Amino acid sequence: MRGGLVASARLLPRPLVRWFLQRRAQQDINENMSGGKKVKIIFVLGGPGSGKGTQCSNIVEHFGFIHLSAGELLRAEINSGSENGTMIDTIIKEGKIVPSEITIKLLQEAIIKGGNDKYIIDGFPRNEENRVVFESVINISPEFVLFFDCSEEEMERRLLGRNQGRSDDNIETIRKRLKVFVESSLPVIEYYESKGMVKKIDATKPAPEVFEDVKAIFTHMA
Ligand SMILES: Nc1ncnc2c1ncn2[C@@H]1O[C@H](COP(=O)(O)OP(=O)(O)OP(=O)(O)O)[C@@H](O)[C@H]1O
Ligand SMILES: Nc1ccn([C@H]2C[C@H](O)[C@@H](COP(=O)(O)O)O2)c(=O)n1
Ligand SMILES: [Mg+2]
Repeated sequence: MRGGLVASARLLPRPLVRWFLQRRAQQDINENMSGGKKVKIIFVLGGPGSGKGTQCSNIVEHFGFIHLSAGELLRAEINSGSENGTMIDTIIKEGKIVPSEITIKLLQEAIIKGGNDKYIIDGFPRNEENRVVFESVINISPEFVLFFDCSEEEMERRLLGRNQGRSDDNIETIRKRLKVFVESSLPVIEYYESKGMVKKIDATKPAPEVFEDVKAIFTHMA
């Protein structure tokens, strides 16, 4: 059936094909409802090194969410040797943001594969383009946005000490990522703030204290 669709797609204009594929992915996600429950998404935002990944692991352990990190999906794509891998690798080393089409496709696939009704999406949306394209393609509004607020000085200190072999954890790329966060990601947080959807956490504190604040939010939500 899908082979037949691919063959007929060659005869159609590209925007129509893209629209059709997006609709089908949306349906796939909606059909992916677990036990008849609507798929719930929470965006986890904050600067590089603010502790998003650390706290997402705690949330998974205590509250049964699936953790999707946009950065990790992109790194896996590089390591898979895909045709986009070299381009993604170059963009990440420059501290820039990968085109939304690529990241959203990876998120879409992970949501469909996840088979759960609760996802925390870490490090996404990173800019206005990410936000707008996600809205139009996935068409699920986040329950809320968890924002880890941390000083630049502390984020830089943490990243320099992370020691996980990441190609972007060097002082030159870290400074570029911090700049991109202020210029491109903060406006997205402000957008959600204007809609009353942001839950801000003081992320400069030690990790166990940060998790106490996170726990309070998720306990009230359950
Ligand atoms: N509250 C905290 N206090 C001190 N160190 C922390 C805290 N939270 C996380 N760390 C450490 O800081 C480093 C960065 O944390 P983490 O990887 O969770 O950040 P991140 O926001 O996911 O960063 P990135 O956007 O680069 O992926 C890690 O080495 C982690 O162990
Ligand atoms: N929405 C996203 C998320 C991540 N990236 C790229 C650029 C980031 O610097 C890098 C690492 O992400 P992290 O692990 O720090 O969340 O991945 C992107 O382009 N778009
Ligand atoms: Mg991370």
